[in-house]
Amino acid sequence: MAPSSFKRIAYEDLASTPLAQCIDLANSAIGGSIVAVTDEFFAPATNMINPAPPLHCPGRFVETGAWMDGWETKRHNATYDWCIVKLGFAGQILGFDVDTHYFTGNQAPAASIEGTFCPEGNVQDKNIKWTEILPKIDLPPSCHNVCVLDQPTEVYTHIRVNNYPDGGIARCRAYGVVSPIFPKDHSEVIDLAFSGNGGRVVQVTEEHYGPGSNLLLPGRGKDADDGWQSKRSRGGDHSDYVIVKLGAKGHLIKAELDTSHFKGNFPHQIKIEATNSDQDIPCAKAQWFTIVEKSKVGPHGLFYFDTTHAGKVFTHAKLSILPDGGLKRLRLYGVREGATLPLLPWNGLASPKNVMIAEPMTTAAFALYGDVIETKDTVMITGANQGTAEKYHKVAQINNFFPNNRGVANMCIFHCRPTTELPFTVKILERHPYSSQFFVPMTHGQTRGYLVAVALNGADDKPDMSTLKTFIASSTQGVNYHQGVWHHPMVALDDTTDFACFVHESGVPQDDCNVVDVEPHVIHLPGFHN
Ligand SMILES: NC(=O)N[C@@H](O)C(=O)O
Repeated sequence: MAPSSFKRIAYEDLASTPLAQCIDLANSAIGGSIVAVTDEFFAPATNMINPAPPLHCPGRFVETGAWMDGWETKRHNATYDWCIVKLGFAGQILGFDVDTHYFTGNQAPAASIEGTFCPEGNVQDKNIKWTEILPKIDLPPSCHNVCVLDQPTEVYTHIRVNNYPDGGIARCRAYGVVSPIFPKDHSEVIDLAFSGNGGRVVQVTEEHYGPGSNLLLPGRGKDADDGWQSKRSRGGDHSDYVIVKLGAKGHLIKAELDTSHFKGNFPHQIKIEATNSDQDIPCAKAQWFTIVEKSKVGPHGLFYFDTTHAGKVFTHAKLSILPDGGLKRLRLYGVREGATLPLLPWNGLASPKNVMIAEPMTTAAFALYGDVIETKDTVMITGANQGTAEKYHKVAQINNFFPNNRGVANMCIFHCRPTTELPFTVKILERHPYSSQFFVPMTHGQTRGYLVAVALNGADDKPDMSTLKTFIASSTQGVNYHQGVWHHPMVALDDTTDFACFVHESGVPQDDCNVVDVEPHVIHLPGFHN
């Protein structure tokens, strides 16, 4: 296939091109990843697919040289560098932005981009056929370089970014449309709005703090930065909305609104309408049906609504927020046109009350359950070691309530392998009836943290699951469970982790530790999974 012909445009004009209705298929927020790279001496190739815009930190240096927010290879390459990116979803590409921001004098002077379709197997195999999509273009320093292809490409799963002959590229955006791989079972309920199923935001009234397209991303994101958030509207009967073109025409049966990390700025109300239009953006005369009446949502949680008009077939949905605010995700569950509707109301999702989003661990949030072992929030600090240290006093309350001195101190180490189950499901909890127990990670900050799940004891002497709290403890925090507090056994994240542990034990199993089954709760860990 001949290389695509294209035109270069100013970044400011992108909004008026088809790229505005595309998603960045290479973006790590939708699962894009770096498969292979010839060199990343100064800065890693993963920076190129970071959803956030590049940062400029003049004067910041690392041991290889100036800190750069992009992919930067070492000098004097006699040929050229390349980097293979696995797209988050397979799709057709309509254009690129090869962004060299803040690379001035060390930007890659030129780049080209190829594509291939390799849904399985080794994309580096020598027999893989690569097709040039973007011929070599010159790259001026520190700027966007937006190229709109004259026609969409065929479906690709990977792109190869060629960097001539070496240097830095801040970001590489591959604007395209997803080619969804739908379940073989036509009647399977899927999220028809999901970006991976081809859902796209085609219109939004206001996105001051975060783009509407974030609503359709995988997972629950890491913080309020990866949701859709409009600015404060200040009076009147204002509302903001996004229009989503569904990945396939179909019947909608349930809506899920996720307000995670929006705790004081979630919308007062939401409303959802739907229509059937053959336009990319429904025209002004489109007939909209209200499928979720004006409804309240709340802070930092998941909210589910059975939709009306399930018998109708729709192509677009319109989510309104009144008067304004922020939302993390919108899921619109349904079946594709022609499929058999499931029994309604459909309850195929984990019960919303049993889906939680783990919070960062703080002394205040954890106070009912135990202590956070760290230097901050400590009550008393004194000088120590002839002025060379500070002593943080009583950071944890150590309990030993064994009668007749039966409890013996056990200072031990738990060598924990990381969980492979994310999101994580809490199915059991344990407690130590007569002793506190603390854990302190011995990871020198090499891991990002671990999961802590706790609950208070109920009147039936079992965990009171209404008090279940889940936290992500950082690798510089220890945790101390007070005597009798129900907690999940240690759940290491990222890597194998050694935890120093201190507990009192008598050698009598039922006095040392009680383990009980609990109603399963699905815990989402922002930043640890999509
Ligand atoms: N990152 C960095 O320091 N790069 C420069 O040294 C260079 O252009 O090689």
